[in-house]
Amino acid sequence: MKSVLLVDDDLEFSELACRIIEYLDCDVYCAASIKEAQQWLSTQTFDHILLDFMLPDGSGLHLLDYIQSANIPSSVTMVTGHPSVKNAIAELCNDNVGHLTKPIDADDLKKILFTTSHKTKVEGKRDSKDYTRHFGCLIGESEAMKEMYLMIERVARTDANVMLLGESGVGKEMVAQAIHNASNNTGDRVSVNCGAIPKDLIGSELFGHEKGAFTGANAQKQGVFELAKNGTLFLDELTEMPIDMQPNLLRVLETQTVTKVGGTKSTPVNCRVVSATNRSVEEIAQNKVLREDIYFRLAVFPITIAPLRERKDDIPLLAKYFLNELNQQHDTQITMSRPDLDRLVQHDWPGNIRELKHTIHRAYIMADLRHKCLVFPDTLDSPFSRRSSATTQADCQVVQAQDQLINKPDIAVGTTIEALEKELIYKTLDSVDGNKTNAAKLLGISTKTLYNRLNTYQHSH
Ligand SMILES: Nc1ncnc2c1ncn2[C@@H]1O[C@H](COP(=O)(O)OP(=O)(O)OP(=O)(O)O)[C@@H](O)[C@H]1O
Repeated sequence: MKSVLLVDDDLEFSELACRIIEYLDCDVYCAASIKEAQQWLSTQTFDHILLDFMLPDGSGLHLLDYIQSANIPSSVTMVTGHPSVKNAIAELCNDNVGHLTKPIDADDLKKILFTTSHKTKVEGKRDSKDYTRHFGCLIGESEAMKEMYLMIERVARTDANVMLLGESGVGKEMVAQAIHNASNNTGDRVSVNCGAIPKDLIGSELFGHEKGAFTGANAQKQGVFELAKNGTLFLDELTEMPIDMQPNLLRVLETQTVTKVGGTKSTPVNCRVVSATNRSVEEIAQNKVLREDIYFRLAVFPITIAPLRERKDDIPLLAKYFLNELNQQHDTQITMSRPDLDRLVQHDWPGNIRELKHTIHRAYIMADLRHKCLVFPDTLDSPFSRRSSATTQADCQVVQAQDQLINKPDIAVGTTIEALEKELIYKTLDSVDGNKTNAAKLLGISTKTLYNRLNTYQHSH
């Protein structure tokens, strides 16, 4: 006899579902919250778990994450009654997790519980492909990611505004999606790129407009705050919104209402704002790119996402994940060699996960079809590698020195490599006030080599 755990706080639905499940000759156990479900799961195994999306103590996705992380070998089906989350759930559910929409009938349940289809099978924490999608979208098991998952889980339960800080390509938009997935919000996630809103359309974009409010306003339009009602508004590139446009945003945040351009009726705002920026908090404060009052309203809960070079443990996992996605899309079985994987781990990835994803894609396009393996270019460096690894001020200075030298228009044809090298060494030394240890580090040579070179130059005088 199959055993089923039904996790749902809707008593009426649970009662009906239990009757059908029993009629189908299965044992059924009920839990009305994540906590109760975890108690059952700690003492018993189930063939199947039917999981409601919205539970009183969090999203069903939390429990899904727990089931996968704890390696619980049950089939899982997400159940939702809310039409607005139906599509989102369908998207989140993959080969390993099934989904059902309420109202359900005996045939639906029979199909779900007795089908041999792999659609509803969760193969433990890590499926055969070796990764777990946290909150339905995030890949990564490094300490930095685990800490962030905890923050996402905690903040998702509240309605606090979140500010995501991190370099380009670290996954800020993905984390915004994860917060939305993990919350109990029933509305949509709406994104807006703050750096790309034309100045004369800022009001219309944020608050919406009434028909005829201005030339070209041929129909009524909802603003992003209204579109994100009961959901999440993702303000990408927040600090790129010109300072003179920011009072518009402040007005909504202060009054918690919006009035359409050309309208008179104000509508209450009811959404969580998740904002993102590539700039550091220090830079935001120093360069005054964001009004302080907006910062404090939006950065109630700031989350800094670590660059990929600081969580190298995630590189193999992400690389395999991106390769798997491509293999699945194109029905291929391309693999990656161990040395290539090691090279990926050693690289610094200044463009972070986006750059890694594109590198895998490129290597997939170039794949050797006879040996079924990825083909990577000789160097993984992008034009941005050198610059972005220059993190300290001294690094920047030496890059400038090197740039000046490299772009120097008056390098005479026939200038020797030795002469150029000498000039580069002296310029680098100048840029770090003669500190030989720093200069050697920046030049990528040992201090001993630097002393040797300087000695040679002195003796050649
Ligand atoms: N943890 C992750 N797991 C899987 N894919 C990820 C993860 N983080 C990022 N990605 C992928 O990497 C790419 C870049 O992510 P995203 O657009 O979220 O970065 P971002 O920080 O918002 O970048 P930008 O600041 O340039 O807008 C996307 O294709 C995204 O799907």
